[in-house]
Amino acid sequence: QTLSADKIREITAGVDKAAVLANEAESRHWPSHGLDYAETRFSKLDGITTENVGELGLAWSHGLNSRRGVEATPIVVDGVMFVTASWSIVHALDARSGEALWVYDPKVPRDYAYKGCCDVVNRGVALHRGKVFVGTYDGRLVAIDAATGEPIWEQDTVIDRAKSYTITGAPRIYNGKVIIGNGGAEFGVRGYITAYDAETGAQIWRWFSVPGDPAKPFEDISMARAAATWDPSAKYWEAGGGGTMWDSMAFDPELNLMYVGTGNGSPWNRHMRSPGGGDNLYLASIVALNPDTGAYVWHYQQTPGDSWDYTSAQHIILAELPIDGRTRKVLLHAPKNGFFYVIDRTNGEFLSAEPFVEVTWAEGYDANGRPIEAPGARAKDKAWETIPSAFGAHNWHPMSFNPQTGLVYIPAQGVPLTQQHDPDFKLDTHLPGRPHSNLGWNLGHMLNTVAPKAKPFGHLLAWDPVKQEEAWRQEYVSPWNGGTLTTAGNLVFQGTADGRFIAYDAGSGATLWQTPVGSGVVAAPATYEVDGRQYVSVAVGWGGVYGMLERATERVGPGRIYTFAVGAKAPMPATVTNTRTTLVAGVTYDPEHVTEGAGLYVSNCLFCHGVPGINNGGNIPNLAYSEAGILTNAAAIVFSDALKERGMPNFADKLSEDELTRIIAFIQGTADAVRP
Ligand SMILES: O=C(O)c1cc(C(=O)O)c2c(n1)C(=O)C(=O)c1cc(C(=O)O)[nH]c1-2
Ligand SMILES: [Ca+2]
Repeated sequence: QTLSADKIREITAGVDKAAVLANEAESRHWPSHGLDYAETRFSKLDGITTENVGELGLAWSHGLNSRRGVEATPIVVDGVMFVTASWSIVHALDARSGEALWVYDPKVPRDYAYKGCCDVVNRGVALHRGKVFVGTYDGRLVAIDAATGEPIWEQDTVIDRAKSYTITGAPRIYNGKVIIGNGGAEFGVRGYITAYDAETGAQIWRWFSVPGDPAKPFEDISMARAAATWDPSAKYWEAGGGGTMWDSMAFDPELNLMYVGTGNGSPWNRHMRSPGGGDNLYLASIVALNPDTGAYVWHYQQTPGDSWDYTSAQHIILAELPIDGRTRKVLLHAPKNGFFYVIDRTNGEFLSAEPFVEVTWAEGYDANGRPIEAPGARAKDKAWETIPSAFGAHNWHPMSFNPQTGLVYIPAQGVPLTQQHDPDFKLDTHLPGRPHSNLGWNLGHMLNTVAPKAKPFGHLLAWDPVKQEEAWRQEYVSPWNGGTLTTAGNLVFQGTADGRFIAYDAGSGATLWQTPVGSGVVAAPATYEVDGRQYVSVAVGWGGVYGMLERATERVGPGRIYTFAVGAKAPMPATVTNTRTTLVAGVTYDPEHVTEGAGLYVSNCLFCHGVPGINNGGNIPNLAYSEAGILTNAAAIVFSDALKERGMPNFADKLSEDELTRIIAFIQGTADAVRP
């Protein structure tokens, strides 16, 4: 039966702080992004177990009309589901049948894609007292009527429209406030996080993560302290500084503290940003804030003076763990830099950090919680192969913590990247579209300045946070696998880059069930109960920053949400196969243009189209697999609005015809070089 607007209104009106807390007893619903305020993604439902998981079948699937990355965790309450797809579009569905209730499209201008680093993705909505909240890729926060999909209020979160601010993260609701940060630290921005009144949309507080122009008054005492850790000689505030809080938050209602992970430096290269060194607070840190006032309470910096895009914006989990003979309230974190951290969340005290993948930038942490950096890792005079790379040992893909096994399930990976100091980089020429954008590094992933020591890999890692060691792992053919879910049925669920959805035994790691799902998976699953039956849903759609560049499956279906239940028998939808598999040939070019074309390609094309000729492309065409005619007539696309609706900007004011000729030489030249 279709859910009426009145029924949806009645169901969603009851979702508030008390309801989210009450849900912790049984996890019948999935009312907030990480399931609970602690963001454990551990469901107490045990209708699906290691015994019956083999009988899982498709209950329903629903197309999301989305050709780019789908990163959202669905929110589900009493059979009403809200999930987002690319371009921040919200879908309301009946979780019993998959039937569409409404669709809300915030109409993000499609050429805004060029202002973001990492695909036009969205990680989901928040729900509170009859309203659904979504952050849009172009930086707005919108409150929508949960019953009808009509917008109620909208706020522009962007402080400076000349800069490249985006939103990809899911808002969180703490104490009746909608809290959202922004992305953009690859393009020169200053990070901040803002709280709005859920009812009215009025702004309540804003906390900046890095200092602004020291000639102006500091916003608060935390900024005065931070400024002392930056060298002002390069005028970091003009480049922005970075520290964007683009994804993770968690909330401890007893301590009344919220936690947020801050991002990388902007530009990446500290030699450029703060030439005299310094920790550059509060980059790459966990920060505790008062959720009612935004006041800074404590911080722990994981990567002092970040120079590697080692954002700490990855998923935060709160747990109680026995440490040295007593139970402590801890915060668990596995950020990009490859170390697994256990921190006392009452005061920020460092408890431990151990590498969970191969790490080259640091040898470990001292007793005070400071990393012991590897000599040469800052690549001043010599290129450095950094592992993990900017793709992260673990990126935004949520992990989960099962208190029954005591294990954290991490979508882990190793993707090397060579960074080389770029002496020609100038802060005042760091605008998007300039060579090397706002990074300040030559990136050898692209230019192959140093041969990689390691091949990219991905695995599901079951990590014991008390012993700080691996319990088990499952290897994958590719990095960039989906987020995880764990349940009281002793299960772990994960989608993979090669297009499967898998259930494992949470204790042993044995594979118990799997199904193909038509596309690579990056999002995390959710589970919930409707009419006494447990369902597991996962939104599928290959994408995100690595997903734009490379793919591990020939299946390229559009975004879709799948819902599984024991004994369900709906037929799986048809899949789509990638047909772009032939390297381009026959485009004439001047070989002298190839090297220059490479630099232009990196700063203008790489972030979306990937490395020509590698792995035949992700969810955006790899241009080395084009028809020759596309390259010879490229000007008709590049200097027009022809593909604007798909996110390809008009480059008329960004590139000259001569520059385009060089880019095409690079694409055809690379295709010729990699052809077997
Ligand atoms: O520095 C930033 O502001 C920022 C923002 C985002 C984002 O908003 O998606 C990503 C990153 N950085 C980033 O470094 C990164 O690896 C990344 C991956 C993804 C993704 O959705 O796949 N987003 C982002
Ligand atoms: Ca970043």
